[in-house]
Amino acid sequence: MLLGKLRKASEGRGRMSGGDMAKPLLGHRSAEGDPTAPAAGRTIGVLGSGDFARSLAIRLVCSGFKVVVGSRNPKRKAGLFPSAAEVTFQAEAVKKTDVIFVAVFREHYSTLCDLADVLVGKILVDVSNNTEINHHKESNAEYLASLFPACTVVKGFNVVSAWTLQSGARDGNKQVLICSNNQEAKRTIAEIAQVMGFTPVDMGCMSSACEIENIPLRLLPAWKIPIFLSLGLFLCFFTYNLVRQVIHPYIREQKNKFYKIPIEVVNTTLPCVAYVMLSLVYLPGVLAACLQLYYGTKYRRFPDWLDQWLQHRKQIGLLSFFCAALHAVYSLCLPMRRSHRYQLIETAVKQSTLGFVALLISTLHTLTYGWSRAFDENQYKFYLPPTYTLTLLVPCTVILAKVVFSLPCIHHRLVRIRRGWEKGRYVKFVLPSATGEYSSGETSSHV
Ligand SMILES: Cc1cc2nc3c(=O)[nH]c(=O)nc-3n(C[C@H](O)[C@H](O)[C@H](O)COP(=O)(O)OP(=O)(O)OC[C@H]3O[C@@H](n4cnc5c(N)ncnc54)[C@H](O)[C@@H]3O)c2cc1C
Ligand SMILES: NC(=O)C1=CN([C@@H]2O[C@H](COP(=O)(O)OP(=O)(O)OC[C@H]3O[C@@H](n4cnc5c(N)ncnc54)[C@H](OP(=O)(O)O)[C@@H]3O)[C@@H](O)[C@H]2O)C=CC1
Ligand code: HEM
Ligand SMILES: [Cu+2]
Ligand SMILES: [Fe+3]
Repeated sequence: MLLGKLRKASEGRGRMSGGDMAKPLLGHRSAEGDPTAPAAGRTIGVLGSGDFARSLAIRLVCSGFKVVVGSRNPKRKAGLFPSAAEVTFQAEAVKKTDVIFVAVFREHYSTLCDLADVLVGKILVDVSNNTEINHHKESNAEYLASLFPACTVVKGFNVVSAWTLQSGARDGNKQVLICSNNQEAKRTIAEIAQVMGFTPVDMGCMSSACEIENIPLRLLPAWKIPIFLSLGLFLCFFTYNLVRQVIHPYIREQKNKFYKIPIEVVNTTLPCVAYVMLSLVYLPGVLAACLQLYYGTKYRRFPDWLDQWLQHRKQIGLLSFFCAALHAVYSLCLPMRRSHRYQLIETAVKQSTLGFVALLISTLHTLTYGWSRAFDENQYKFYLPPTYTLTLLVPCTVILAKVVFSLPCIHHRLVRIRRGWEKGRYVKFVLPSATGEYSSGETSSHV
């Protein structure tokens, strides 16, 4: 109940102006005296006086905690912190509390060793990040625990930027990933995170600290593969178009068509990338359906590469639309030479709300655009077919497969499989063996 009040009060802080952040929301109750006192009102220590320490102190004060900051140079740093926070020497600070956030870089942990005696039995919260993934053989939190074996180390708050701490969890990610070998300490820090307006996520024991420290270093993890895929496709199609549209006329007809590169070559490359990427959104679904029909079950895990592909379809789809949009802008800027294509494309833009419909219409657009050129032998430079004929391969395969799967006999079987029906009379749960491979399911149960 009180937690709810605290949370309402801390929500209320959204209305507080920056300056009010210095005053705590709630009257202090000495946490030490009253064991039932809520997490807030408790004294929290912060070692370090940098960006993170400062934002953390502000957020703690504004959530009703008492804050004592330990700095090597308290006099100089005191002015940076809210008046409600006490800024003193490190040794003084750690004596006043049993929960201490270590807001210094890993390379400076060793300078805290002089505090080992006063830190005995305390909870140290390791908030540190690295500059590269798996930069050290052990995580910063495990390193801190090795320096202070008489303390309990909890990993947490490192995925929260100093800015989110200060501006409040509402616009940044609210999750605070926490791990520790000590359940009690983990619960304490989780409660503090909650009172601060964050959502604690228990990531288990200290062995997950490495993973937690790598998270902030992973740039948009779900976009890496799709971006590399689109860049790779762009490079291939650009080279192919360059050979056909610029190098061929230069060698065979001594004509200089280099002017075509920035517009025409790019504008025949972008749609090809868009078109093939769009078909790659639906190809994994087709492969998945083939596997499900072949095995006659949906309980068999897909191979990892297919599972990964299925999970990146959204990003592939959005990148495809991005390339198509660029192509459309390019094309609309080009003097519209072939008006009939313009009408068709206009309808394309109107209707392509759904990804698959866009694929159908783009196929129509590409076929209409290129039909006349496909059989014109001048279009074959160095015997290379016109680019768009290459782009038609994957989309037409996907569309053809989708047509086959929509045949009643196959569609009916696929729907039953996806509703859990099994070809064999028993459900074969393929479980990972100790080495992580999926052996053919020994364990099976009759349904
Ligand atoms: C602009 C754009 C935006 C898009 N945004 C999204 C989006 O926000 N979210 C999204 O999901 N897709 C998005 N997509 C991709 C696409 O629209 C969907 O993925 C769509 O569901 C694909 O349908 P499908 O028929 O190919 O395959 P599905 O019918 O989705 O899948 C085929 C079969 O595989 C199974 N399956 C699917 N994934 C897995 C898996 N990981 N493990 C095991 N089985 C699996 C399904 O249950 C089904 O049986 C977007 C596409 C575009 C072009
Ligand atoms: N900035 C951010 O957004 C985030 C930071 N973090 C982590 O928080 C920690 C602190 O980061 P941040 O506040 O940005 O860094 P700062 O450099 O701003 O602050 C680090 C603090 O460490 C102390 N310090 C600096 N040099 C030494 C030294 N040679 N010996 C001992 N103490 C030293 C100083 O405090 P004093 O002089 O008072 O002793 C200094 O204020 C890092 O581990 C970082 O990975 C995690 C998530 C986000
Ligand atoms: C407003 C939307 C669009 C407009 C105005 C448009 C216009 C054009 C034009 C003018 C061309 C001829 C380019 C040239 O020869 O220089 C073209 C080609 C092409 N377009 Fe589009 N287009 C649009 C959308 C799309 C979309 C959504 C796709 C696919 C996702 C697509 C795929 C293609 C393909 C594959 C080619 C053939 C490129 C080649 O190999 O020459 N277009 N389009
Ligand atoms: Cu290092
Ligand atoms: Fe979506």
